[in-house]
Amino acid sequence: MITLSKLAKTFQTRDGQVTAVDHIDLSIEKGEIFGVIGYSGAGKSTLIRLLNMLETPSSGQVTVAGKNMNELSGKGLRQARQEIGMIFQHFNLLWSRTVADNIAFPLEIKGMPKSEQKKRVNELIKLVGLEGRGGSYPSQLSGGQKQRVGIARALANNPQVLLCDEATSALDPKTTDSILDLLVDINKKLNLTIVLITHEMHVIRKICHRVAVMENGRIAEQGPVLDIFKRPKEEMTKEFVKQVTEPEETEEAIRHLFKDDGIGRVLQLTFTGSDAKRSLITDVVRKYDVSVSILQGKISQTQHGSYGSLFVSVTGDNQLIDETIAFIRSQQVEVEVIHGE
Ligand SMILES: Nc1ncnc2c1ncn2[C@@H]1O[C@H](COP(=O)(O)OP(=O)(O)OP(=O)(O)O)[C@@H](O)[C@H]1O
Repeated sequence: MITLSKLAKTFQTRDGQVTAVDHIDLSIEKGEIFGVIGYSGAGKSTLIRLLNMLETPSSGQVTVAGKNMNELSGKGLRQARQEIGMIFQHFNLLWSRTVADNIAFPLEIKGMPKSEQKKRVNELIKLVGLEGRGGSYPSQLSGGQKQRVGIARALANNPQVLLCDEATSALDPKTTDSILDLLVDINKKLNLTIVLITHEMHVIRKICHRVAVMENGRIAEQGPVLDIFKRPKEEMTKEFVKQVTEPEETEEAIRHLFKDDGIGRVLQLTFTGSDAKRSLITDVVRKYDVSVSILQGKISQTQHGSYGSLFVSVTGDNQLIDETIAFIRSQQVEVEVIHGE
């Protein structure tokens, strides 16, 4: 659905050139929810704005729904953009228009007759769960409701692609989850391709099928979400994964808990859903003469199954602990020693 080829964007500033997007190659499939995560300044906003030509590329190519976006201008570009809806962090609604009139705005521009507009607006209001609020003004809505208006407006022209620019960053965690659930629902109902940018791994974990980690205008790492959680390769990816598994907090808690005693080696075991059903810990203590204490465990759901993180402390003979770790690894469970030799 979307192909980027050697895509680059350089800005001229008073302080010299800034390369926001640095020769990115990327392919996004139809019906996929694709997330791009990165810290502030990584180039995410520029990248997403290049997809609908809100930014003009310095070099490289953007193809969306079979159209080479670089070659279009005027009417051709306007038509191609109808295949691409976009939602924003601060909603970008028209404050003097009602909810229904905000949603109707792109239909008006397209020249759709009033009666058809009304019908379509009612369908969209239902789709995003805003029944009964069509006559309200944006200022009378909660943040989550405002974003629902943004989503309805973005979908008015039946686009094939929805771009989400930090769409939940201004919302509280509960509202964030309800908007993310809505995006998954729409993705399934309409087979809509969704590209989102975020700095929150929670968003990636909850709704994305694949993720790209962006740093200094480049993609540092990409892959299916479950694989990235299980086996992050780059340091930056590990940092983002930690946002969800919270080992820093765990480490601190463990240090307090075992202040005076020998703590042994603390391991973080990471496994995917199917591995979780096995009796791994039982197997370990039957096989090796070591003690295992469970410190913390968590299972998280992704769009392609669950993955778990378990923190255990293992005490006993050093050689036996080494063998225990090798055994756990042989069971397709990732092991990171987070404390002890
Ligand atoms: N219009 C512009 N003119 C000059 N430099 C720009 C412009 N837009 C972005 N940049 C620069 O490009 C780099 C990437 O910015 P961008 O906004 O794409 O990153 P980001 O990952 O989206 O960060 P944030 O989440 O903070 O917006 C930054 O160094 C930024 O200063």
